[in-house]
Amino acid sequence: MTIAQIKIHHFRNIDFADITPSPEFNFIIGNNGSGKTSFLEAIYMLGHGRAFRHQVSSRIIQHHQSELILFSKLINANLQSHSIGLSKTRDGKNKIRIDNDDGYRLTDLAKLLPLQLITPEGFDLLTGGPKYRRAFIDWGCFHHYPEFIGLWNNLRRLLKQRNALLKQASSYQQLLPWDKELIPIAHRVSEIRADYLAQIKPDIINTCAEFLPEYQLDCQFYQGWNSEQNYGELLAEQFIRDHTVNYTTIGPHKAELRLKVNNIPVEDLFSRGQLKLLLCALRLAQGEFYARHKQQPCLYLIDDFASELDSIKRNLFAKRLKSMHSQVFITAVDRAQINEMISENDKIFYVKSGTISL
Ligand SMILES: Nc1ncnc2c1ncn2[C@@H]1O[C@H](COP(=O)(O)OP(=O)(O)OP(=O)(O)O)[C@@H](O)[C@H]1O
Repeated sequence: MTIAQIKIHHFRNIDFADITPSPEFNFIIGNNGSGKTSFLEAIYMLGHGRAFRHQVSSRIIQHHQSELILFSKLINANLQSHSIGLSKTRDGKNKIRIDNDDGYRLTDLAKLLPLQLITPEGFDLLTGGPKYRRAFIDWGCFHHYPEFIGLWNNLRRLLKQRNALLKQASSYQQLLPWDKELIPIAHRVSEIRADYLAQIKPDIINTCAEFLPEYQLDCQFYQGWNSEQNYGELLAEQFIRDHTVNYTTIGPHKAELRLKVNNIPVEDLFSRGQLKLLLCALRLAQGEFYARHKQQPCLYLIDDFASELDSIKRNLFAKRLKSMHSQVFITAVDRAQINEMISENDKIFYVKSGTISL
């Protein structure tokens, strides 16, 4: 899927923009605070219903405006087009339109606009808590296994109810009706995650070997409880502890993807530049896997690309993105940082005080 047109109204310092991007690389150049990241955030928001740096919608809506509006025309690999629109008001209400119809949900947008994001905040994938790596796995599960989102929503609902019940329960028996529903869903969610990771693992290992040839990455999936033990029996065994903390301490919501080299977690071993390379390699592997299975690439949003990467690695990354035929949006403060990556069909946009022009 590529963005053929995007219109942005009242998004941070962008009052209005109407952009026709290149289906290949788009470079967004401007000084600090000019609005480059805001432009990427607007695209991200169209695919996720939220910005990647800001959770509070009132902070994304332009000062003195009551709502932000985003609109985009998308074209897929079969040249079918879709129009998508999203508006957000200060009280956090989203309105989604797809092909001029209301009543869609954020997951419908996410399916239409698969995005990979590489930003300075994206280091959380490697240095933050397990939830960031679960989000990485679940991105793939969401796009490749249609049943996953329904299972995940049920799992979340059940865990919420179970945790609320844990506070009052005096014996494990009271939790049994919930666990009867929870256990098969937990197993299926874990099976899907394990299957996705088993399939994508060769891509991850090979891409990492190309970006960091001196290291051999090991990536292990932990499903959230000991796989040699019965989940139902473990839930029963954990009752006293879970009751004390009012929280279900084992399950798919505790899953983790452990990334190590020579048994050392990558965040303890790698330099910042190496972490960025690994981040790029993981996102690239995931995007390439998606493109291969869906016969169309996903979009890449890359903020502050030049920082921490040397020009050899920048070019390697750009070459892989180009061979995937992805539409890419890259920000930079200086044209010199991206000069060597520019090809014939690429576009360069300049951003000045929220105004975006060619
Ligand atoms: N709600 C808002 N309304 C208007 N302007 C805003 C709002 N929120 C933030 N801004 C301003 O938007 C500007 C653009 O920020 P943005 O993060 O997009 O800049 P940038 O070009 O990516 O900068 P850098 O290169 O420093 O990362 C900032 O100057 C900020 O003060």
